[in-house]
Amino acid sequence: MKQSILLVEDDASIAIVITAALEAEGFKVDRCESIAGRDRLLAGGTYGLMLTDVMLTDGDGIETLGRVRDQFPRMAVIILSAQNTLDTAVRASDTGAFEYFPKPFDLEELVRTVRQAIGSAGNAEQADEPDEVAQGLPLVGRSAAMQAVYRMITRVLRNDLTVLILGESGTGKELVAEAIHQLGKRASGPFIAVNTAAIPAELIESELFGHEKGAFTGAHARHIGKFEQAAGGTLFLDEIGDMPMQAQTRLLRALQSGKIRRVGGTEEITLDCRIVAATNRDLLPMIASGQFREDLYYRIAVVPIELPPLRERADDIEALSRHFLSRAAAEGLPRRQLSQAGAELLARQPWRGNVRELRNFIYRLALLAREEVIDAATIEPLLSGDAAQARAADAAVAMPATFAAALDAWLADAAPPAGQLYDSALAAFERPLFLHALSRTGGNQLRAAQLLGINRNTLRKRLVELDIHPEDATVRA
Ligand SMILES: Nc1ncnc2c1ncn2[C@@H]1O[C@H](COP(=O)(O)OP(=O)(O)OP(=O)(O)O)[C@@H](O)[C@H]1O
Repeated sequence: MKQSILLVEDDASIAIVITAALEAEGFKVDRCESIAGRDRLLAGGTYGLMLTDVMLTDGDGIETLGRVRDQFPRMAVIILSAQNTLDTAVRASDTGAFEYFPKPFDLEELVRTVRQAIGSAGNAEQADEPDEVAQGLPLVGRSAAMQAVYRMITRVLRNDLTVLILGESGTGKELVAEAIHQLGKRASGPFIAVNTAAIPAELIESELFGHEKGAFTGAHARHIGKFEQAAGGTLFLDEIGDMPMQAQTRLLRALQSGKIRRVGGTEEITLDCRIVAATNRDLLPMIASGQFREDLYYRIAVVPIELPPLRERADDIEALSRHFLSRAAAEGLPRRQLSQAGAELLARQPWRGNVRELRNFIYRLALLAREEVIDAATIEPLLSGDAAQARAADAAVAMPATFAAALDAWLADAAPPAGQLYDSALAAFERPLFLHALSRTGGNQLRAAQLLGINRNTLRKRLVELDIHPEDATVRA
């Protein structure tokens, strides 16, 4: 007897294509366009599988799916969606749907999946009900590349498999790690992030595994390491490619045995955390040259998730830019829109620093643009390398708009060299402050010093060092 499939799809052209493909495979296909139609057909027929769109003529197909699954627990469900967000992917997986297909999809792959799903329907273990209703995370982007990432994320939410996130700096690896944590079954536990590259080699073992009092000189008290801190939650090991060899060996041993011992301790502590690791390094050549342990690689790369560089998903740049503009506004920067030409110009840039660079650039734009709708003409000059200096100065002048955000944008942009961070930041901060004081006092240094509450000679000295001329300040005012 022919297996029956219920297709709930309000887009006639998609429905025709899917129906033809499935009928060619020998399935019988019944179609409807709405939730009401679906419920009617389900009540009167026996379906081995339902393929359903999300946005239907009378509502959201996912919202009512729980009820359908309760009534027909043996029917496989595949969700098709044009809402290609992580939120939809997660909501789909929370319903226990067999698969989630973002549109546009590959028809052959869909047919293959239908065959598998029908094969497994009925004897498939019922998916657990989600502990919590998954909330959408701020992972923006609907490009095919990001959808592949979302699908991988949904596959690891109900298990504790070790995930290795790969991608250039600034592609969103930490955000993906957080998404895995927050949407997964360990969400109520802690999310502990460790940047293994930032910890001195001699401290890394103590940081990860903890130490007992007196384990080494300076170990005045027992220290609980990150593995223990992450108990019940997720341990995010960032920059794992930069981990020293000795620590790699200890990490491997811990992962293999599922147990750790604090440095200088004898007690064995059982691991109780999901491990998510990330690196922007290409680990395979590092394995070949002996810098990274091959056995550790296979331990952590159980589920690799690759985040492509932003230039390979230019489709996402507009959505990301608009997202960051509204985030900037929420953080107190002027509310700005982006013109279509502006969005197109941004989408053509290489963004070597990936999403992080785009984010910082957008914050700077929000800070500096004078017009409500930012156009290509405003963006263009800010893109050129020569303008970096001017941008930093401008950003500093505009700093009082929102200190934290402005400082962030300025730091990313001016990138002061290590060791000069404090002096550079102070100079950038003092300049607009002194200019303001001087303009308020008509260039009178004594009164400006009084207004600022600093010594007159200190002010004079700093004005010389910063090359600020009091008479310029009055012109500005
Ligand atoms: N898809 C995205 N949607 C929204 N924001 C994003 C996205 N990807 C990255 N971001 C933002 O870009 C910035 C950089 O992301 P993140 O720190 O996760 O990158 P990373 O790959 O871990 O970088 P690194 O390798 O340098 O540690 C963060 O502010 C993050 O919130």
